[in-house]
Amino acid sequence: MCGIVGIVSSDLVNQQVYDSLLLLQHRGQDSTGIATLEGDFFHMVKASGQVREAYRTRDMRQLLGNVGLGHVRYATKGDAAREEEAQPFYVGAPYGIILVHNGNLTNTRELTAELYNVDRRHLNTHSDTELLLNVLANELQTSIAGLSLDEEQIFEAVTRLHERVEGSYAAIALIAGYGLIAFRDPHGIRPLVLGHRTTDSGKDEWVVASESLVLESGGYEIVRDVEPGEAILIKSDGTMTSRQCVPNPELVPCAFEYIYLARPDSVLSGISVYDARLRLGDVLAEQIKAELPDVNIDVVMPIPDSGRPSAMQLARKLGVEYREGFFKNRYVGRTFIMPGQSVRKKSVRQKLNAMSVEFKGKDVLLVDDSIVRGTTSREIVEMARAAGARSVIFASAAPPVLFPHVYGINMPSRQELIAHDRTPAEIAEILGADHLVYQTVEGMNRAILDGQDAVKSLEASCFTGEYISGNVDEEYLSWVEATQTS
Ligand SMILES: O=P(O)(O)OC[C@H]1O[C@H](OP(=O)(O)OP(=O)(O)O)[C@H](O)[C@@H]1O
Ligand SMILES: NC(=O)CC[C@H](N)C(=O)O
Ligand SMILES: [Mg+2]
Repeated sequence: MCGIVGIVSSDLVNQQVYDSLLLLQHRGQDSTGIATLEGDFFHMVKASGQVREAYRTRDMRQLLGNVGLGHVRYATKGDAAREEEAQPFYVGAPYGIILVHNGNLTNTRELTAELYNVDRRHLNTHSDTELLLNVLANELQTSIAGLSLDEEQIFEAVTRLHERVEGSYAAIALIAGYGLIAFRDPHGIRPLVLGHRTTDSGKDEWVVASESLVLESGGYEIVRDVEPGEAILIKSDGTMTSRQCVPNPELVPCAFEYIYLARPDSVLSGISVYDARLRLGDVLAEQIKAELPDVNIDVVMPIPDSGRPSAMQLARKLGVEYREGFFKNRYVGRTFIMPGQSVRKKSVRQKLNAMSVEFKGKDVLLVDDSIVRGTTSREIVEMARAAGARSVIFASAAPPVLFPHVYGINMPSRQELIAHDRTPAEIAEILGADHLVYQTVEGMNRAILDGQDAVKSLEASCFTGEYISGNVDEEYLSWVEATQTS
């Protein structure tokens, strides 16, 4: 996943975009970029690493204009380390467009060939975002008749983009001389929320962002989620219009947002991430009671940070004491979204430390939100034992991750997934745990979807192997495995 934000303000927008990116940092740590639109001119700054280190005062001073967008990247296509692939991406025609994207396209081979063979467009990187931008630019070019751009032409272009592009995309673009546009793929796999506020002088200001916490923090009213397949157009003067651009949109948001990616204080598609994690803990407690009826548990412990809400609720449901046995170094970021396995492994040790006083002589149940490569859980079980635990039981609030994720999370290969081709007993042995309990897929769906009917089903292909875009088959998965590094 990545984090994206776009703002149409009545005043300078640079600081607001920066502040929003800080709030989205948990969605991507590889690189970041901000672009602003000042009349007909763009300003753009991109850099490797995290938001706090990336921008200098002189960068901020140059980002003039009242319309802007920003991005934090967690690479899923191309190379995390290449600055050329940091977003936003820019094309000079038509008009000048700058775009940011959260998601992952699954027909990149076809698009690359078409853009060269048919549309005669040059691509300078392996990023799927560059493809998305060029499809948008090409379709806009086809739509425009005279010199100026109108809304009808933009809606037509987004409609044709949806016909050409497969996979997941929540995108925001600036068009020179016009303003901001935002659109979401026909399944709404990745999140995008619309917010609005009115200034004291009665002017409209708008924001679109990956997560609702950005809106709340900026004092915006949450208007609604951008609908799957919908395009939202906001002119530089604050006038907004929207249209559904696909005939049969169907909201199928990514389950992993609720399990791990999003911040707990966000609400996505009307579902509170925090509540979903509490309910995952509730349902997991039932599973533990059923699978381990005679196993003693003295204490329940979360794996910080994302395991906390589920562990808390699970402890309550089991009637067992909840203790924090791992201390987290606040200066180390999220390990799962770091590029490269050796960095991830080393960072788990730097990030978490076991406090013996909580472990000595106890039967400990450790709860995490998910087990993907097993990097965290393997280290954690070892630490718990070294700290004196009598036995270690491990529980995952997500089901076993068995298949690659091709919609915006960088787990391209089956071989790296600890659960692939292994039974829970075999996985427990690798982790060094006495017992291992997983959430079921049914339990996950029940927990996340409970109490609402706006979302009927979740994009959960990494647990089920059922991919929503028709072009993801064995041949495609093998190609991704062979070409994408994690
Ligand atoms: O099995 P793995 O491949 O290790 O992946 C899963 C782990 O990675 C994530 O933690 P991360 O450190 O990224 O972030 P967090 O602080 O939000 O828990 C997640 O919460 C699990 O702990
Ligand atoms: N996680 C994402 O949303 C990544 C966006 C895009 N696929 C990239 O690699 O830059
Ligand atoms: Mg974690």
